[in-house]
Amino acid sequence: MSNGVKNGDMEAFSGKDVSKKREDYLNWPDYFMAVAFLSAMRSKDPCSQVGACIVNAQNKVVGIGYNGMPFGCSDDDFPWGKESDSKVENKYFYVCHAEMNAILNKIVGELRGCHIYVAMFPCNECAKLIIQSGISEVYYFSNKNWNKDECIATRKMFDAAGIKYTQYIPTRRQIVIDFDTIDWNKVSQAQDPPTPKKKRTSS
Ligand SMILES: Nc1ccn([C@H]2C[C@H](O)[C@@H](COP(=O)(O)O)O2)c(=O)n1
Ligand SMILES: [Zn+2]
Repeated sequence: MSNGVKNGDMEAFSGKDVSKKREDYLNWPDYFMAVAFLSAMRSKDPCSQVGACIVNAQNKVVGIGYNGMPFGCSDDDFPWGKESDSKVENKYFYVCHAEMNAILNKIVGELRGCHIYVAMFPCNECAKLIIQSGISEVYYFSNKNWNKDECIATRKMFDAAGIKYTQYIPTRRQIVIDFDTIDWNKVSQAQDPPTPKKKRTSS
């Protein structure tokens, strides 16, 4: 070929040069925010699904969480509403926030110097956990609660404690995982599709 690319390095039909590094791979911050949002998809909260992803200085994910009921508190029995006159009938007293779960789910001894990517700006309770855990930077996607008292308190604490907080909007408008378009399971000879794994029953 005239462009110096050997025939063997061009993937059949697609015209893709498979001898070169991909250029359109996910950058780290988009990846971490996407992990937070993927985790949020596990949430049972009908109004706001929030996810959080903690990463260390080596860009390793060391904690992931989403908003949900505490262990032992069935998300079929505890309330998901927020309109009841009785506070004990609303979700807020019970739900563990995404940041709290990500911190408690950590897979390393300590989180000093780690960064957290979270779908929503942290409330004051999570702000305290973030500060006490040693996390030094917060990247949030939504600021919809920015003017609520709890977020004003969060900013006061973050400013005092020297925690950097930055809104992070991923550089891509969409990150799609479409299993229908992934055809790695196609082999040259016809083969039965893999048997689906047994569904886990826990929440
Ligand atoms: N930074 C945040 C903010 C909120 N959450 C959780 C707490 C609730 O489950 C839900 C908010 O419910 P809404 O008032 O929008 O009905 O999101 C969180 O985990 N982290
Ligand atoms: Zn919170």
